[in-house]
Amino acid sequence: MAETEERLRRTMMFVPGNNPAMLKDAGIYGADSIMFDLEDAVSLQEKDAARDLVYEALQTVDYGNAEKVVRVNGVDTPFYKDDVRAMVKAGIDVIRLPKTETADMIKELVDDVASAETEFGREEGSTHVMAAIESAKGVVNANEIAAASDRMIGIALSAEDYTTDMKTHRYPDGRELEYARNVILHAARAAGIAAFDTVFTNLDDEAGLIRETQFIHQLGYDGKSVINPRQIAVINKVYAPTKAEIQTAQQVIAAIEEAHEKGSGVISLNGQMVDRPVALRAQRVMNLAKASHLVDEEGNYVEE
Ligand SMILES: CC(=O)SCCNC(=O)CCNC(=O)[C@H](O)C(C)(C)COP(=O)(O)OP(=O)(O)OC[C@H]1O[C@@H](n2cnc3c(N)ncnc32)[C@H](O)[C@@H]1OP(=O)(O)O
Ligand SMILES: O=C([O-])CC(=O)C(=O)O
Ligand SMILES: [Mg+2]
Repeated sequence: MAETEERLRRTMMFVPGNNPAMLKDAGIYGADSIMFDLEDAVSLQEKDAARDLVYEALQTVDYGNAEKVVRVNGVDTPFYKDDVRAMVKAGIDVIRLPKTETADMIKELVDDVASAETEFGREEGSTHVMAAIESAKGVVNANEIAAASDRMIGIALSAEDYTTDMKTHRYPDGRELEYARNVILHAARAAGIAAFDTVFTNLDDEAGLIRETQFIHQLGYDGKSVINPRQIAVINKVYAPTKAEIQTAQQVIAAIEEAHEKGSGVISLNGQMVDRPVALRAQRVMNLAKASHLVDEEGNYVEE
């Protein structure tokens, strides 16, 4: 996909599927993706009711341009098949499979999604999937999981379950997640799909959320899973380019266009070499600037 057409996924917000008020208002907070949860936010007694509620919300609530994702129950649960059928019937954009440990789990999901698309007359291939990696086995198999299907749009680290599996817990400096974060990011990039960092669960520690987001942004992650609307603006701010970055990106794009007109792929800008990777990075900065409403349609900087 061309860099300019890339969908931004800075924030993917969990919305408990059994909470009608949250389901109704989930679209108003500006999350790039809204993730209806049928898994761990919903107790066993409420699984069927939550599925019905989310189905109903998808028919009646306007979620605007947000991507609609559902976290179904895992493939080894009694709820999984009904979850997948109902969500495909409802026209969900993406199904997120929790606790993914092998590429075969994704292949099973994709087969079930394809059958449901046929059963409910939905366009073949219109339902995308993604994997949450929540265990050592999932991390070890991340490359195969990421490349398991052309329906895959991304893989996510799920650090609450992952640290439990690793017999540790989450620390403020996040060093226990170093290996998994790097493996998951590389697996995603090698497969050409998105990489999502895990939730930050201390809602009162805004400085901690900023630190963690700056770190995963620096690594190259597309965004984070979030649990609360308050976290959206904080994360978007970290992802928003500065005025200087936007101006440099505009100069880079103009310089590379000038180079192309002269039949060259490389040009000098203020003593710096500009070529294709530099131009692609500049295009991504402009993409983020537009999403952050920092430039208008013509690309002019909008003062806050
Ligand atoms: C390890 C895992 O699996 S994580 C994924 C599973 N967990 C979840 O899905 C939890 C999602 N988050 C939540 O349920 C809540 O944010 C909590 C329980 C953590 C905190 O709840 P609160 O203390 O009520 O949050 P807060 O006071 O900030 O809520 C402000 C408003 O945002 C709404 N809101 C809070 N979280 C969400 C959410 N995730 N989705 C939609 N709306 C939300 C509240 O309903 C409230 O709306 P109101 O002002 O109209 O009453
Ligand atoms: O996907 C996430 O970040 C939330 C989750 O299930 C976990 O951390 O285990
Ligand atoms: Mg989990």
